[in-house]
Amino acid sequence: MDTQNHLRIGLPSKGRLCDVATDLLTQAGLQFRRQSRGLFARVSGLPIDLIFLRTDDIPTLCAEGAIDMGITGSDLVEEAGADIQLRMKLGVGRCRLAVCVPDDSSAKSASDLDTKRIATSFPSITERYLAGHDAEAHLVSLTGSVEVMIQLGVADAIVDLVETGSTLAANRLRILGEIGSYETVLIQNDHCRDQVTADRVVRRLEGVVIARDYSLLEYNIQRTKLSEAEKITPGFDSPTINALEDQAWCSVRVMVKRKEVIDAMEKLEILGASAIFETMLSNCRL
Ligand SMILES: Nc1ncnc2c1ncn2[C@@H]1O[C@H](COP(=O)(O)OP(=O)(O)OP(=O)(O)O)[C@@H](O)[C@H]1O
Ligand SMILES: O=P(O)(O)OC[C@H]1O[C@H](OP(=O)(O)OP(=O)(O)O)[C@H](O)[C@@H]1O
Ligand SMILES: [Mg+2]
Repeated sequence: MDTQNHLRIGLPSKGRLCDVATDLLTQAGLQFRRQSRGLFARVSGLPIDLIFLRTDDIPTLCAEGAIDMGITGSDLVEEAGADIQLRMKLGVGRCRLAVCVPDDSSAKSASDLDTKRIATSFPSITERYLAGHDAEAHLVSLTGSVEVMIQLGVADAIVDLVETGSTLAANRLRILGEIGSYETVLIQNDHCRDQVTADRVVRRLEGVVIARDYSLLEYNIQRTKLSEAEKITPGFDSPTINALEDQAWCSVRVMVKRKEVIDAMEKLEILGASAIFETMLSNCRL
């Protein structure tokens, strides 16, 4: 089989995004077997090859054309300054990049960091951010464990990712300024080997990402209360209404954001709805 024209997708070979990416593709129906420590896998039944790479190399390798698409962090795309298209936000791996100082630091804003030392894995973003705050600092570029660098005497401040804030708290640091919000993304370059297959991958992943975010809610409601009910559950496009034997009532099927389902069920029950069911979705096409 000629595989020269196969679409190449770069996936994180290890780390927190490795399972995230593998789960998403599997749920989207891409079947593959990665051998232990293998850096390459073929997708069965589709002209796609998966290449397992370092998460932070994926933006550059995509821009260079070594891979056509990739799953990585949008923070790493920005840091690499890679000339690629953002095809999709994947709804996972949400985090912020922040400049942080010791809890007891007297610094009030980023401009107070002028002439200081800053440890970070994001030197380009940091430099741009400081320039926007009229500050110039000595940057210490590292690949991890950045939060410990102040204690080690390497830096006066750090720029690193924050999710829950527990690493900052454990190291007695506080946020001085937020630089940006990021998440896991699907990227693509402009000279893709197989655009038709790339678009197919995007559609499949959209089905999974939307399904993860929404539930299907079904309930019965009196017709006179339908417009009130529709205000509670407006739906993705609009709800599907079906007649019931009792003509005063109808049944409603509607997509509801998963995190709003409980609240919506409560409100519908108060309105007089009955037989309210939530169904989790694993995939959809809208
Ligand atoms: N605490 C976090 N919460 C959510 N997303 C994160 C967090 N830390 C990192 N990320 C996202 O995951 C991407 C990969 O993280 P990172 O480069 O730190 O790899 P890792 O999986 O933690 O492995 P390692 O740090 O051991 O190299 C980041 O670029 C960012 O988009
Ligand atoms: O706000 P939190 O929920 O504590 O998450 C933030 C931490 O997570 C990441 O570290 P990671 O676990 O990847 O370790 P690393 O420093 O070795 O990259 C990031 O670099 C922060 O250190
Ligand atoms: Mg990390």
